Amino acid sequence: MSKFGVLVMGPAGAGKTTFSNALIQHCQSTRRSCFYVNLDPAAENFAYAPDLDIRELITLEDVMEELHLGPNGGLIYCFEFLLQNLDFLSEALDPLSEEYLIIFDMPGQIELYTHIPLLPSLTQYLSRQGPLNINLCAAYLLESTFVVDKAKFFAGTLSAMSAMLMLEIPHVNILSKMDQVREMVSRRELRRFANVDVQLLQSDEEDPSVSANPMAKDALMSGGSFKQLNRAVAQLIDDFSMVSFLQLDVQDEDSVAGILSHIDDAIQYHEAQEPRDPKDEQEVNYEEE
Ligand SMILES: Nc1nc2c(ncn2[C@@H]2O[C@H](COP(=O)(O)OP(=O)(O)OP(=O)(O)O)[C@@H](O)[C@H]2O)c(=O)[nH]1
Repeated sequence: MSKFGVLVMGPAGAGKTTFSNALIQHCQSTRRSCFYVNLDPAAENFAYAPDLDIRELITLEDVMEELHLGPNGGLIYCFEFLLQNLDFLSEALDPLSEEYLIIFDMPGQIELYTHIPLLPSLTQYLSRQGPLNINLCAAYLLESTFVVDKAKFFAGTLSAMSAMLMLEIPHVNILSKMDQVREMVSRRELRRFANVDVQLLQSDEEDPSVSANPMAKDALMSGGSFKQLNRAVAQLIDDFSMVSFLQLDVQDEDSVAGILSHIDDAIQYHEAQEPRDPKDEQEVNYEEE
C-alpha cells in the first residue's frame, strides 16, 4: 500500500482551490486524514491554510521582480526551481502515513499542462514510479459554463486530453460549477457534454456562439476551413474515445464524495493493470502448472 494523492488541475479560475477545499471538508467530516499542498506560487487567499506551500520555497512575485520575467515565464522558472529542490516536497510528504489523501492544488496556466514537460517530471517523482511512491490521480477541472460555447468546450476538452496523454497517470475530468448551468441547459443536453458527444460540435451551424463570431460564421457560410477544422477536432476526440466528465457541485457533499470515490476507483483500476511483481508471476505460473 502507499499514500493517495490528487493533482487538482485545470485552467485559471476553473475552481481548483474551491474543489480542494471541498475535498478537505469532506475528509474532515469522514475522518479521513488529508494533507493540503499548494503548488501555485502566485496563490493569494486560502480558506484552509496549506500544510505545505510552494511560496515558502519561491513566489511568482519575487521571480517576476528579480528576474524581470512575465507571469508565464515566471511560473515556468518557479517549477524548474521546484524540480531542482525536490527535497522540499519529500521532507514533508515522505513521513506521512499510508492513510493520507494528499491534495495538490496546481496553478491555472494552461501551458503547464500542454506545452512543457515539467509536470510529467514532477508527477514521475511523486508517483509510484518515483521515490515518493504516491498513488496519484489527476483531477482535471473545466468550467461547466463552457457548454454554452461549444468551441470553448471542445478546446477545453482537447486540453484535458492533452494533460491525460502527457501525464500517464489515472485521470478524471470534472465539469465544475454545475450550479451555474443547471438553469441554462437541460439534464439531457448536459449528459451529451459530460459524455463528450462530438455530434455537438458538428451541429455548430445553429450555435449562437458561432453566429456571434463573424469570422467563424463567414467560414461556415463559405463551407470553409472552420467546418473542416471542427470535423477534424471531433474525429480526433472520437478516435481517442477517452474523455468524459464527472459533474461537480461543491455545495453538495454527495457530489464531492462521488467524485472522490471515482478517484479512488481510478487509482485502484490503474494499480490492478500494473505489471505484477516478478515474484508474484512465478507464484501464479507455479499454481497454473
Ligand atoms: N458558483 C460557483 N462558483 C464557484 C465554484 N467553484 C469556484 N467558484 C468561483 O470561481 C472563482 C474561481 O475559483 P477558484 O477555486 O479560485 O479557481 P482556481 O481554479 O483555483 O483559480 P486559479 O488558482 O486562479 O487558477 C471564485 O470566485 C470561486 O468563488 C462553484 O462550484 N460554483
